[in-house]
Amino acid sequence: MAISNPSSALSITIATRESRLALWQAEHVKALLQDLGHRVELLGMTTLGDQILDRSLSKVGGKGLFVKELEVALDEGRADIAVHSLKDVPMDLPAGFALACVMEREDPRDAWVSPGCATLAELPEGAVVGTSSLRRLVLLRAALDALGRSDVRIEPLRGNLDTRLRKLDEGQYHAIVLASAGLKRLGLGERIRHIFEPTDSLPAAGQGALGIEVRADRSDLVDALKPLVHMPTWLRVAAERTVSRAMGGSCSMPLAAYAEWTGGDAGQLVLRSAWGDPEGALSLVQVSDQADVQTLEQAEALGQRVAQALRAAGARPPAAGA
Ligand SMILES: NCc1[nH]cc(CCC(=O)O)c1CC(=O)O
Repeated sequence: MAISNPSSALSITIATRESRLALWQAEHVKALLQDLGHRVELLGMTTLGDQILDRSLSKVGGKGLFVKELEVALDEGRADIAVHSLKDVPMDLPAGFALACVMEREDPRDAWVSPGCATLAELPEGAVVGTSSLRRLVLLRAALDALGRSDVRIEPLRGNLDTRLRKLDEGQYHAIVLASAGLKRLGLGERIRHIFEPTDSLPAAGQGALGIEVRADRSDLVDALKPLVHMPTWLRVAAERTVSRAMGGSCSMPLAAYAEWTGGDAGQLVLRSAWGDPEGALSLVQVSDQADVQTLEQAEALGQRVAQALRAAGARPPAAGA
């Protein structure tokens, strides 16, 4: 797949976090760009998000925690591109930065990992389930309520993938719920006992997709990254991320947004979204809509409509400053 015109080969430095998952993702992009004839190296960095992983992230400060330091490296010219889990990337990038590429999505679904229980229904009386997101918390709570399992406790679970699995293995939880994509990328897919269908645990906006960020003035990089773009994924995540932005867009919000094509990678785009009250006082709000989508603008329009429907059904963005 080497490029036909060697003079357009670039030297590209990838800024990346140093968690095992982030490094896997950066190495993956590096290999693809090398196949295209570019020279590629990695610049590993620690972000604020990595430093506070063991505290409650949702209390500390929302999206962007994992991307800021990488953007500084791009801005200062120490790196050329940053590879991100799109789920962690704010919809509105700071001025001067652009999303140059969205790659083909890995499995977007949530995974159930448990040494002892194959499903929710097998949890023993008073069991503890760990999860790191308010979205998973409200969806799990709804699923447990439907099973009449008010005895099961859902507890916060922090840390990178290895830390979370260790806490499970130490017996702090009977089961944990986390993204399939991360487990599969790290070769930990055999730990998955059950994969939730989107109808049971609707994924977060962008889950399972990788995005590549550049400085907005680097059209050379936008061109170089074109072969890595997967437009069917980009349209899906654009619709999802629009819902998230329209609802106030922080990871401290219990919001799911997930889009799927009705016919494989084309046709109508069906966008489903769910919002739950973390205090459990209001019942789960679930809406969906669909449209013929061919452009990012059409995807965003669908996202706007779904966000309006969510609000009309009682979902509300987090209070300012909360
Ligand atoms: N919030 C952290 C995060 N960001 C991306 C992934 C998984 C990989 C992906 O969604 O692409 C995870 C771990 C998780 O939610 O369990």
